[in-house]
Formats: sequence, C-alpha cells, structure tokens
Amino acid sequence: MLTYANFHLTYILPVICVLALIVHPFINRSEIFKIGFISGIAVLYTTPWDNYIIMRGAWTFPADQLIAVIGYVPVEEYIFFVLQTVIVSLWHLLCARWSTPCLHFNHDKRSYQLIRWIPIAVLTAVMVTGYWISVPGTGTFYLGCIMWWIAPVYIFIWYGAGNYIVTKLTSSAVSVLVPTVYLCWIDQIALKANIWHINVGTSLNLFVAEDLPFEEALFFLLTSICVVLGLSCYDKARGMCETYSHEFPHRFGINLTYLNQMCRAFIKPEYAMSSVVTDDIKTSIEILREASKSFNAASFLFQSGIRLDLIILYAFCRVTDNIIDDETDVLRKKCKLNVIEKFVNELFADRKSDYDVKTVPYTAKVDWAYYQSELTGEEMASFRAVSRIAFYLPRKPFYELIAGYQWDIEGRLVRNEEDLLLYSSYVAGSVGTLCVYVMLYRCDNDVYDVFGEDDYVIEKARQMGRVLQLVNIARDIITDSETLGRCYVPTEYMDDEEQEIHILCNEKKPRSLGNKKLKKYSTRMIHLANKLQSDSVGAIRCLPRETRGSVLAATEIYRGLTSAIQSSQTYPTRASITKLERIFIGIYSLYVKSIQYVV
Ligand SMILES: CC(C)=CCC/C(C)=C/CC/C(C)=C/CC/C(C)=C/[C@@H]1[C@@H](COP(=O)(O)OP(=O)(O)O)[C@]1(C)CC/C=C(\C)CC/C=C(\C)CCC=C(C)C
Repeated sequence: MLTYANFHLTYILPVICVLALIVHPFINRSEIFKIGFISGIAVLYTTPWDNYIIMRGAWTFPADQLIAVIGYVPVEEYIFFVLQTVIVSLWHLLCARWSTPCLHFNHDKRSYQLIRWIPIAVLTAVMVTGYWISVPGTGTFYLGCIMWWIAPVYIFIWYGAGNYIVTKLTSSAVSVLVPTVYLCWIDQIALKANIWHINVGTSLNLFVAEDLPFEEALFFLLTSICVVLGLSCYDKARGMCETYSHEFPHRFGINLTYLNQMCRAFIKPEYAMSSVVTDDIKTSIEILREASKSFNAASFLFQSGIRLDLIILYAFCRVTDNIIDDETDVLRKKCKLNVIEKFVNELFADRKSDYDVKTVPYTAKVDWAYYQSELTGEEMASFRAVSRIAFYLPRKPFYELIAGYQWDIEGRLVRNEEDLLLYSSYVAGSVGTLCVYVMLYRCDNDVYDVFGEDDYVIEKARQMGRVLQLVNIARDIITDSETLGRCYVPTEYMDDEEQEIHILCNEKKPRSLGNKKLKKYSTRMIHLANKLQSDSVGAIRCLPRETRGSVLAATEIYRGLTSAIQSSQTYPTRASITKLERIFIGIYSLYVKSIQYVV
C-alpha cells in the first residue's frame, strides 16, 4: 500500500537527489541559505492556511496511512511544503543561473511603475474575489481559499521584483511548468491511491485530466510560481548587491546586517540606481563575447558575483591590451601606456603596499575628464567598471600587466624559456592573481581571507596564468607575426635566430618557416605548459569550495586548444575548438575531474 511517507520516498526524494547531483557544482552557501529561507517561509505561511482548509473539510486524509498529525495536518504534509520548495528551487537554479542579474534591471521609471502596479491591481482583485467566494461548504470554497491565500504573497514579491521577473519570463516559465507537470502527475497517483482525498462538496468538480481536479492543478501551478517568484526576488536583491557594491557594501553572511541589506536591495527600484553601472557591465560582457569564446563559455560556470567581476577584469585587460596593439606608432603607443599607467596610479593612490587591499568599497579619485578625452566609449566603460571593483584588488598585478605591455612596445625579444616565463608572468600570472582575489572576495564565506604575493595559492595561480599564456603563444605564432610583427617563441629554440626573427617580425611571413618548424616550436611550449600545469592544478583545492570545479573547467576549456593544435596535420592559424567540445570539457571537468577536490 502506498502511504504518504512511501509517496515521498518513491516520488519526491529520488527527484531531489538527482537534481542535487546535477546542480552540486553550482551550489554555494548563498543558494543553500536561499532555499532554506524560502522553505522556512513556505512552512510558516502555509501551515495556518492548510490547517484551516482541512478543518473546513476541503481535504481529508485516511488516518491509518499517516505517521502523525499535528493540528489538522499530517506530518508528511508539512514535510511536503519543504520538499516541493526544494524541488522547484533546485530546478530553478538549473534554469535561471545562466544570465547575469543586472542584465534584467529596468532603469526606465515609467515602464517600471506600469509593470509594478498593473499586476498588483489585478492581484488585489483576485484576493478580494477569493475572499468572497471562499464560503465554507460551497463548491467555490477551495478555489477561493487558494486565491486569497496566494495573492498577497504575489503582491509583495511583485512590488520589489516584478520588473526583474518579467525580463526572465522564459527561464521562469520553464522553472514553473516542469515541476508543476510532474507534481500534477504524482498528485493523480496520490489521489488514486487515496493518500489524500478532495472533498467534492467544497470544490468545483472540474477536472483538467483524469482524476486531477482543477483546484489541485491550480494549487501546484500557483505554489510553484510562488516559489519561483520568491527565488527570483532573492536573486534580484543579490544581483543589486553585486552590481552596486558601493551602495550595498556588505558581503554575503548569515547575519542581520546582510539580511537588512538584502531587504533594502529588494525594495529599491532599479530606476533609482545608476544605469551607467549596468551599461558599463553590458559593454564588458560584449567585449568578452566578441574577444574570447573560451573565456566567455567558462564565465557561465561561475556564480553570478564572481562571473560579473571576472568579466569586468577581462574587459579591462582586453581593452588595455588592444589600446597598445592597435596603435602602430611606437611613440603614440608609449603615450597610451602612460594613460593606462596614470589611471592605475590614481586607482591605487592610497595603497600602502603592493598587496594592500580594502574590504569596504570606496571611490578612488580618478580624473575622469582627462580620460574622456583620451579614450573611446568602450574603453571608458571598462575603465569605469574596473574602478568600481578595484577596492578589493591589489595594485601589483596591474603594474605587472603594464610591464608586459612595455615589453611589447619595446619589441623585446624572448631569448629563452626564462624570458618566456617572465613575459607570461607579467601578462597572465598577474591575471591569475587577480582571479584569485575576485573569487575570495565574491565567494560566500563570511570572512574575506586575503592572500599575499608569497602565499602558495597565489604562486600557483600565477603559474596557472603562465600555463594559459604559453598555450596562447603556442597557438598564435601565425597571428602574432602576421598582425603584430611579434614573436614570443624563444630564440634559443631556433636554428638560425637572426633569419627566423627577420621572417617573423619584419617580413611577417611566418608560413615560410614551414609547418614542421611551427609545430615543433608550439609543441615545445605546450610541453612546458603541461609541466607547469600539473604542478599548479592541485592548488585549486585551496580556493573556495564553490569555485574549484569552475576554475578547473575554465582552465581546461582553454587548454583544450592544445589538442586542437596537436591533432592538426599542419600548424593551424589560431586553432580553436568547437562549441560542443567546450561544453564537453566543461561538463567533464565539473562533474568528473573535480571530484578530486571534493573527496
Ligand atoms: C572566466 C573568465 C571570464 C575569466 C576571465 C579571466 C581574465 C580576467 C582574463 C584576462 C585576459 C586578458 C585579455 C589578459 C591580457 C593579457 C593576455 C592577452 C593574456 C592571455 C589571455 C588570453 O585571452 P584572449 O582574449 O587572448 O583569449 P583567446 O585566446 O582569444 O580566447 C591569457 C592567456 C591569460 C589568461 C590567464 C588567466 C585567465 C589566469 C588563469 C588562472 C586562474 C584562473 C587561477 C587559478 C588558480 C589556481 C590556484 C591554480
């Protein structure tokens, strides 16, 4: 016989286990807190209502199939409030985590108010109607009770997050409909097995499918919507905090200060916040999407706050790199490098040492009028964006990047592997360091553990940066030569150093070296990269738990380029891997390879 407890064991818990397994790489403390918080509210809000309608006879439960009853409600029913919330929440996480919250902010006051108030007016009417038709003992009782019970929650959530939710209609609809259909299906099973019974005297006796009363389907639809709305309102509030760190300065923590901040962020309409901030982020996202398929794909694996700041950093590194590369005249290159250096000087003017960082956001004194006349709109956007997150970043890696650009401007040759590693340290070891600071600050640990240059994890992050830069150089021998007249292949690898440098840097005809030579050079650099990689990859274990799988996947997706180079008969121009390969490497790294960091 299928009892209520067996029903949970058969139809609910296995689904939760499968979903938990799928979403585990994306679960962090904030997500767990969110699900716990919404489940708690679900229990508190539903308990009086459920007791009331059972007391009025809308549902009945055969007493011999229950573990116990508290008030009028079976214990298993209370458990169901939580389990349904967990199922919908895990599924919603899978559907909704892929987009960055600030892309869903509406900064237009007029449309914001319309989207806010029209549904609230309709919901108020629903609530009042529900109240009038919920007369005990009549056929509209159950329907009316559902209406007056659910509408106030919708109204509350819609007030703060309605505008956010309407821009996520597709993912919200999928988040709602799939669990609803499943819950309706198992509801039919439960009704057939007489685990619970709907009173014909207090329902409309309309059926949407065999043995599925209209009110039951409506109940599961509306409660699933309710959970998704609740989750979305948390996401909106968190998105506001991550986007506007200066206005909402507290990092995630399970404490009153953070909860208070989240409430303020929930209530605050997006039109009251600066749209320049979100526009700058949109520009940064566009820069990443256009410049690097690998990092763009990898960015989706990180939780939204980390993703956002990595994208901002990427855009800054990319535009500064381009500022130097796109300029042909050496003198003008130097002037542009001075502009970048002046900006970095201003950004970090009050730091006491190379790795001194702040934990509370502050606005650095930057001479924006000066940069306005020196930079394009896109460059300004990424400079502004990085200035908002610079408070928790150390200055040293930015100066290393500048040293790397200086190297390029001087046309300094890479004589040996030592030079190669030094150059890679400047332009990519620095990036590795910055990535660690982003992950530490934006992860959900209560304490922000700051590392310094000498720390093991920073050293290994620098090394991982070098690895990726070596891959980058091994892939780009042709484009570096043809478009920039540059060569990063160590001259000690070459048979005739002078002649080959002339071919690569002056004639810009790299193909005349022949495939064999080009492949030989790139293979040597790939071997060096692999050696360093196996020495640094273990340090991923020292990063915050929720970032480990994503960091491994990000670096592996980029390293996937090496197999594209090596599997080619000839030396390819800018080897790349397909979207499918990126997805496969991402999934394999997240679910299989990263097990080493869990056990
Ligand atoms: C997921 C995500 C969005 C990450 C962004 C990371 C980031 C801020 C990258 C900046 C890239 C950049 C433009 C730097 C300027 C200098 C340069 C050109 C460096 C090369 C990058 C390649 O970028 P590109 O746009 O050319 O890409 P495509 O080849 O066109 O696809 C580099 C190869 C450097 C990349 C280095 C890193 C991302 C550092 C990796 C290290 C970690 C993540 C730390 C790991 C931690 C431990 C403990 C091991």
